Amino acid sequence: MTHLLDLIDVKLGYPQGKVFKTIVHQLSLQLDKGEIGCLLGPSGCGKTTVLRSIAGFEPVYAGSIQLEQQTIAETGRMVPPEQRHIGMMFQDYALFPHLTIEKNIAFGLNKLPREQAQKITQEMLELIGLQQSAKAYPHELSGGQQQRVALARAIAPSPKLLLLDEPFSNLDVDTRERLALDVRAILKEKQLSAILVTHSQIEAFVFADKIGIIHQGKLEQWANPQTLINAPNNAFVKEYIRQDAIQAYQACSTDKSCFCEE
Ligand SMILES: Nc1ncnc2c1ncn2[C@@H]1O[C@H](COP(=O)(O)OP(=O)(O)OP(=O)(O)O)[C@@H](O)[C@H]1O
Repeated sequence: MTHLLDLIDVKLGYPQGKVFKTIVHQLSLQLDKGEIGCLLGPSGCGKTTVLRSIAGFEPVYAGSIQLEQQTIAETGRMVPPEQRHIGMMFQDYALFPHLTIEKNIAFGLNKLPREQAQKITQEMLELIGLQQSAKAYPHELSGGQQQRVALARAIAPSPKLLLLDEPFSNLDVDTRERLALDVRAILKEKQLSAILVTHSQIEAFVFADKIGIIHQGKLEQWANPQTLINAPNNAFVKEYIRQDAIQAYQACSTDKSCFCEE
């Protein structure tokens, strides 16, 4: 079986003066096309560093990263971020304040013929339900609406993979829950693969098809939520998964339109 994304024994870290600080050890995981993965773990465990290495902002010091069977990172070699066809969505929206919503969405489509770019922008506006706001500026929208625009901008160029770095954490609880479900539905509709980094176990368990639990730079388990609940690899995973996340998963596993109180 070939995977969309393959991380093979990846080692990540940061040079600090004359020493090298290893942050992530021998991390391996695979994501199939259309799957949504999530990296979960205590603060400082290395989630964002993994996401940044997939995006191409951090080098790998051992192992390799493959996207559609092409090596995009290995020791001493990095395909630049702009050549990876990977979309990103951050918690701070990162929209261009001086551009209208439609221009923000069209930003990554500048290499396409104008008519095609306009058609895709229109489709994206419909997908996120903001057709009426095409000519508005980011500051005129709510946080949740701005994050929808950030999603549209990230997926407009049809990336091979979307990376989401705590995209809901700046929003209030109600908006966060609704938006997380909407984003999941949009990703599934478009058959887009994604990896989410989050602090919220509930978000992870209702959003993701596969969850990776990282602890002190080690991937303790990479599995679907049901397997994590029924067959945790070790005591850390078993104790780490909270009851409310299990309940949210069980309540939502048949009906993804439900999102339970955190
Ligand atoms: N540029 C850097 N230089 C040196 N160390 C760094 C750098 N960026 C992150 N680190 C360290 O790497 C470790 C992992 O950081 P990372 O941001 O990947 O963790 P995280 O799991 O995403 O944390 P959080 O959940 O708090 O966002 C931390 O100890 C952090 O201090």
